[in-house]
Amino acid sequence: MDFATLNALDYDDFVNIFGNVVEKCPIITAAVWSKRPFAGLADLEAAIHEFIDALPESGKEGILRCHPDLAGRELQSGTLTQESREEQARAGLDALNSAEVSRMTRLNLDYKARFGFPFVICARMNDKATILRQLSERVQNERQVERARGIEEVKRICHLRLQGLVLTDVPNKL
Ligand SMILES: NC(=O)N[C@H]1NC(=O)NC1=O
Repeated sequence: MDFATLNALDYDDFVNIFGNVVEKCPIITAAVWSKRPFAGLADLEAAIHEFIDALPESGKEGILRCHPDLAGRELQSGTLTQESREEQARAGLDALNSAEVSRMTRLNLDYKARFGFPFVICARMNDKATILRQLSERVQNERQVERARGIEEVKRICHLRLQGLVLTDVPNKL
């Protein structure tokens, strides 16, 4: 999609197409619509970052809490968003054996019990081995370090989702 088209979208279409660049947080997309026109992808991304960075710490934790667990219940029940399903599959998380699922479930639970938000990592930049390693290492961090780390990963996920929507000719949701 070229940026002239993107900048001409009304907010319904804009949110319809870009509403899940941050998982289950269409409010972010709806807010940055007011910042049009965007000069390009980096400019749109910067507007999203500015919104996220201006949130109080509770808001950042809220964004993390909108993310499904990796290899969790929603993957098993087929209720993930399309984006998340594709990302988790890309990292091989839909093909774990039962021992790996148990390990991931245990680590996810420990992480959530410690921080009160789920472990978030850009699945497309990792595989099951690096995800399991990161999960067991990051659970030892301080809460504010981990909150910031989770938000960095949200931005990575968002970057790849935006690229997928803007830089390809895949038919969009219009
Ligand atoms: N928990 C978590 O990291 N979830 C996500 N990561 C990713 O790449 N897609 C997601 O939904």
